[in-house]
Amino acid sequence: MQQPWSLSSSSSSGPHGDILGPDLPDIWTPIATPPPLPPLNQDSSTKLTPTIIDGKSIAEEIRAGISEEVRQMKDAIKKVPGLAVVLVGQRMDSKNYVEYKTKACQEVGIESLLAEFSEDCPEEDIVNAVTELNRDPSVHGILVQLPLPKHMDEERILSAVSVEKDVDGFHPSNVGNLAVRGREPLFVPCAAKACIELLIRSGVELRGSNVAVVGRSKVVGLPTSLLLQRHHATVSNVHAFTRNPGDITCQADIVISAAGVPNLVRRSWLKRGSIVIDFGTNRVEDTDSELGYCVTGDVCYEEALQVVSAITPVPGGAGPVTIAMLLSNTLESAKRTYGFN
Ligand SMILES: Nc1nc(=O)c2c([nH]1)NC[C@@H]1CN(c3ccc(C(=O)N[C@@H](CCC(=O)O)C(=O)O)cc3)C=[N+]21
Repeated sequence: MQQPWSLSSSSSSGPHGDILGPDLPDIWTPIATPPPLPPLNQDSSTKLTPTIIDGKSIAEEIRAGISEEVRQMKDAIKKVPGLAVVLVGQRMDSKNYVEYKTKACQEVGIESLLAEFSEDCPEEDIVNAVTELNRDPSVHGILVQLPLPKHMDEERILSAVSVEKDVDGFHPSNVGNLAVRGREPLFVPCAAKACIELLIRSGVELRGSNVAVVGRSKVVGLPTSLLLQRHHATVSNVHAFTRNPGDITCQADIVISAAGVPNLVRRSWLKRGSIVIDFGTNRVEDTDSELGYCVTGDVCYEEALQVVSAITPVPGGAGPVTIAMLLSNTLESAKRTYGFN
């Protein structure tokens, strides 16, 4: 007889039956032009002057440190760190991000290598290329630019990257070790590291603070939630299925947004005096701009400025620091390989 608690084995899901829950995509409902808000009734004596967290110059500082370490390594052992980027398909945004990454490598003296594949190439070719890069001693970091074309098995390709070269920190073993206190992942995802770096450099106390993370992606939301917990923050993670996410975010001391939806985070979602880190990099049509688009975050920036105590702008906030962390992971990997300290 079927026990009420026994797992159904008839479902199409794997060996765990339904226990892992269905894999549903996070689809947020975007608001193109947010309706205007009534003016805030705060008198000028209580008016906040928010700090604009300058990610661009923080990233420059971090790169300067990395540059120096790369030079020392080169002088001492005649080796430099190497990063391989795997790019599949022709997405313009991906091509741009990869370009930022290779340019940043060049700036600090990290060797970079680009492996490009067409959208319709066999998945096998990518797995084989990754396997070769795993064996290449001049490569210390391998990054598979996401998203991959829909028809490809992302998990298979990401799992092919050697744990020792997984500078994105997306390998199951690195994600798993990040999730459990006391375990040490070889690499922590760049965005999560960038988030902590931005907050600590801004003098924010994480221990015991209430943080709301908007989004649960592998690249930003999930690893950032995990890393914040390791810093003893109380983390609430809201996502596309959360009812009234604003009711949760408006209680947070710190809001981290990584939903990929312009204007998602409104003034009403934010507590007065809160701190906002915006990982959104959304391209929105802008006929006034030469490119025909402009880049905006997930947060209604002008609205947020009326209530927050500190915020990262987009561009020039979390993005450049995330890229600096990729360089840092690549350097750490090379140092580990050569036992160089
Ligand atoms: N395997 C993998 N690893 C990643 O780290 C990864 C990825 N796939 N896929 C896509 C996302 C996105 N991402 C960005 C990093 C920096 C900026 C950045 O520096 N943006 C600039 C300018 C933005 C612009 O003008 O386009 C800024 O915010 O100032 C943007 C986006 C990394 N990602």
